Amino acid sequence: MEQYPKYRASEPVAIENRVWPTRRITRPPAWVSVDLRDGNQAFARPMNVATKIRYFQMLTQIGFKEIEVAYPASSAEEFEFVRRLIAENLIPDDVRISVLTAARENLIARTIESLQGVRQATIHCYVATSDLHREFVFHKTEAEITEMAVSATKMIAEALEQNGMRDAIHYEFSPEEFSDSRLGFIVDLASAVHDAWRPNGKADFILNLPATVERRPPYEYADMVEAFTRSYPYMADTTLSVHTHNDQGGAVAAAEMAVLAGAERVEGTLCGHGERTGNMDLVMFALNLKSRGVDPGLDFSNLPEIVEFIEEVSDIRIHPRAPYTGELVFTAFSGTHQDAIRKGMAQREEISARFKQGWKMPYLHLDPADIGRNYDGLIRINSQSGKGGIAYILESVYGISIPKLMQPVVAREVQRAAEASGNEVSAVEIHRIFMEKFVDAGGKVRIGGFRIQRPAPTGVDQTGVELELKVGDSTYAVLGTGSGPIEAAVAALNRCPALPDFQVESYSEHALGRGSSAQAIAFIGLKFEDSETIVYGVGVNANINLAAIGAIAAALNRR
Ligand SMILES: CC(=O)SCCNC(=O)CCNC(=O)[C@H](O)C(C)(C)COP(=O)(O)OP(=O)(O)OC[C@H]1O[C@@H](n2cnc3c(N)ncnc32)[C@H](O)[C@@H]1OP(=O)(O)O
Ligand SMILES: CC(C)C(=O)C(=O)O
Repeated sequence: MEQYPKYRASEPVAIENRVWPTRRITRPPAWVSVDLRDGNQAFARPMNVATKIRYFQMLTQIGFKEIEVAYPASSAEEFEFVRRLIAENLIPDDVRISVLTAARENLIARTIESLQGVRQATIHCYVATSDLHREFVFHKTEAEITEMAVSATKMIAEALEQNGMRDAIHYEFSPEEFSDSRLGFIVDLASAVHDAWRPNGKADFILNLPATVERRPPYEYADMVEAFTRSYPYMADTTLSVHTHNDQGGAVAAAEMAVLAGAERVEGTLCGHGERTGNMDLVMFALNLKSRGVDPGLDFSNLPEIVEFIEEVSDIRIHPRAPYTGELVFTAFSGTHQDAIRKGMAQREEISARFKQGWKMPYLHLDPADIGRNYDGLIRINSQSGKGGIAYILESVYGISIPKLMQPVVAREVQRAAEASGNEVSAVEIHRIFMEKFVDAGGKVRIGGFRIQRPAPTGVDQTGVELELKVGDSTYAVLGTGSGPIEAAVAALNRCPALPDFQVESYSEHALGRGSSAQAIAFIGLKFEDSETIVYGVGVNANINLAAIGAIAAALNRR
């Protein structure tokens, strides 16, 4: 046998002066959820009727107006589901369900039977049109495939007519593997199907152009869609729809580009469930639009709940980095990202004013709050993290604002713990390290008593402080004066013969918590005569003076 290369690039579509790349999406396409059909057919354990009803209700709450609900002729359960939706009046007035069938008489009859009594619905019929399918699956010529599609369409139209259902039911046709089919053939076949259906308006006839398997890049798919719109003569009474799969990871891109190329309606599933690598992810497309200022008309403000439900019913965990739906998509572990997010979050209003938009943030293209996420997980700490991230955690979770110059010192202690464990360091652990290393620093200096003398022996505008302290096993009583209690305490400690001389390089304090249980936290940086290094200590106490003295003692112990 002749040797061929194993793979070949798809044949690009001949198109000149394409316009789709110059367009922008300024309003959402009509969204169609095929979760309950294409998504469901790809689950190892398809959903049962009760679960499908819950899923359907969730889809309507999100705002879907078109929902493909089943392949009713495939199983008793699928049939029953459609019957229950109709019989139990579960379909909101403004929602149109659709059902799928192959172009086979027995399947069509059963499909129509499933829709008895429905207020409005779409019957969706498909026939594969690629040379691959045509020659090796169906063993049919193009004319025979066209005949198959046309006769199925007529069969459906006639059966609906006979059952008095023609006005309630619209028609969707999909040339399966459109993106691997010969364009001229699809135009002719689609025209013939259109003529067989004889639509009474745009909403009555949907032509869906599937990339059943993603065999060509998204831009070639868009070229195909635009080229199709140029040669297909019935655009005026046809709703052009697309349905993309994700075999090369480009399903969302392909659908977006196809919308630029003329598609008005897109089919997909939440979280992209579906055959093989899945269908086009509706959450992704819709929220991409939102992030560009286009209201998608779908409500994902409780996305975590939606994801939890989908994980439960599909028994498939969402990848933590899946756009929008993943647990980690708003989390930064790395230092420079954390630093920028922290600074950005602190200057939200200034950024808004500068860029004239409500949300623009380093490393976060969408406000997590818009999809039901909070800011707690924005920054998480491991050995790749920096001082900014650690300061953010202590501030956002514990209300502790570490002074800027002290941040690298705190970060070094946390970094040591992260390197030792090789793991993420939780907020609780960061707080524990901070308290252990900077507040309860241990060591030989213990303040036993503190008394303020006012006025001080040295003058009325001075404060005196008497301190009792232990240094190792020895006890000292020292007196110092200064312009305030902290200066006086420093002077007193500098008189203690067991302690080295030091001076205060930096001092700050703030309240910790609110109301009657509020405490003060004091941060001090000490410089000792024998070193250039600043040693930091922190004190926490309901009394601000004791917090400051505690901070000095902690720094002395950390030396
Ligand atoms: C791209 C898509 O996702 S299309 C939707 C796919 N979804 C499903 O298939 C889920 C539901 N399907 C089913 O339950 C079953 O396949 C049924 C009930 C529809 C049919 O079952 P069976 O009669 O056992 O046939 P089977 O599943 O093996 O399908 C293969 C037959 O369908 C034919 N076929 C495939 N596509 C079509 C079509 N669009 N129109 C008509 N016939 C078709 C094949 O040529 C083959 O025919 P053959 O038996 O004459 O060789
Ligand atoms: C039935 C069609 C639309 C389909 O699911 C596909 O081609 O992927």
